[in-house]
Amino acid sequence: MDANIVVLGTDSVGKSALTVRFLTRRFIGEYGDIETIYSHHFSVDGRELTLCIWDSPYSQDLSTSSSMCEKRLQWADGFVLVYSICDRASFNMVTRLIQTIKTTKDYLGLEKVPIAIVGNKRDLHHRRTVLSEEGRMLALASDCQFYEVSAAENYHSVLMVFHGLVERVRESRSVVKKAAGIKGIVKSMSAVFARRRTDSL
Ligand SMILES: Nc1nc2c(ncn2[C@@H]2O[C@H](COP(=O)(O)OP(=O)(O)OP(=O)(O)O)[C@@H](O)[C@H]2O)c(=O)[nH]1
Repeated sequence: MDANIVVLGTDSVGKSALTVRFLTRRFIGEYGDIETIYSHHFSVDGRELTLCIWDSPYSQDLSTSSSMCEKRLQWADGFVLVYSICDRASFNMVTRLIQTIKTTKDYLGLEKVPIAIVGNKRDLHHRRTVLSEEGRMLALASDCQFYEVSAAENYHSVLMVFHGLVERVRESRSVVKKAAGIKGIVKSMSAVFARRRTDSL
């Protein structure tokens, strides 16, 4: 299975730290401002996967320009929306990004896209300004997954984010396939009945 994942959030919330931690298991501390699409092969439960992860530095346009969002939506099978638990504005931006993604998706007539909301920098809990409950409530209200992680201190929590999202992508693909299958059956049955009706005339 192949899946494309877009990582978004305001500046310095740890988008690159999360991505690099998942890809290399390492936290290197400082990351450049380069827009990158990484490709990563791995296996989960005996299944081979290729993930392409689009990590882009924060841009003001993201929450306002629909063309920025359209480009990513057309490419993405899933989103990781990151905020820092120490930065209220970054959490507010995640709320706005969910709205922009949903509106743009409806406008383009695309299927529902899985989203993981990630509160990063859990190791800095003494500087916390966003409660876990707020993240959890936002996820519940917007039908997203929710995680609190520390890219700096915990590889496993980061792994769970990407594995969880891949699982949701897989599920949403099988729902689309099933719906297409049912549509196909209904179509062929209608064709048979229509033929019978014309035969009997
Ligand atoms: N304490 C702590 N610091 C972190 C964590 N994750 C990232 N950082 C630090 O936060 C800073 C920003 O991390 P980046 O990964 O560059 O953030 P970004 O969201 O990619 O930032 P932009 O590229 O500017 O959009 C760096 O100094 C990281 O070392 C974390 O879990 N805990």
